[in-house]
Amino acid sequence: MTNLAAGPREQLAEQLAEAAAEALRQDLSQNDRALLVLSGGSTPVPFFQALARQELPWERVDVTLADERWVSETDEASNARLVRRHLLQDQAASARFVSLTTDDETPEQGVEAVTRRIETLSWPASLVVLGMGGDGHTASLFPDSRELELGLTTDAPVLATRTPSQPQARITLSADRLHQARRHVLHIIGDDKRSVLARALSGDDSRELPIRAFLSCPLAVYWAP
Ligand SMILES: O=C1O[C@H](COP(=O)(O)O)[C@@H](O)[C@H](O)[C@H]1O
Repeated sequence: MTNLAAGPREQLAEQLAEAAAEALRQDLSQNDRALLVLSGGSTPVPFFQALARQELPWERVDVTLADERWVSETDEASNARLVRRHLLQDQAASARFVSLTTDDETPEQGVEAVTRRIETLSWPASLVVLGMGGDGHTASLFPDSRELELGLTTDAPVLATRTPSQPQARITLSADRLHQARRHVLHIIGDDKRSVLARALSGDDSRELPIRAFLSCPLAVYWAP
């Protein structure tokens, strides 16, 4: 139940956690396992915490990421670290988490092993929760990525990306693999991101604002000021 004493971002996180848990329950009533694909960054922390409190058969839930920085899991920039700290706690710790990194030096070297690993998951995903940056990127599909075109068009599930505006190399699920999910959510907060979304809705070039590639998934938007 939504806690009305909480701020709008916490209420939004709670509503999204309830919707995500419901999607997983529905799919788990038909299948042995269900898969949840999550984004990192700063936005999803209260959502992860609210989701960890949901009553679910967590041991039948697979969790992976839409994208990851090519850093160790102990690095503060690691999305896996965020998921482990804020979601995989208490009962939710029995979910199976599959990360997108290896010990290889570069994502180009690790991409094959990551592909093999994520192909063991229960696709199609029940739900993909996307985030979005101020530049319209989602997952690690950035407007200035050298591999943006590939990420938007390849039928490979995962690819390495290099982006001049970003300090780390990255690995990301492709648009094709993200599209295949049964449900899609965009989780964003703040007026700046609402304006970026409004811009995205008024055009159709995904190379300019990669979030556009997901606007007709259909995409349920969870936004709070
Ligand atoms: O780099 C990333 O940024 C986006 C948005 O992050 P936020 O900090 O603005 O919430 C995120 O969706 C993506 O997974 C992450 O790697």
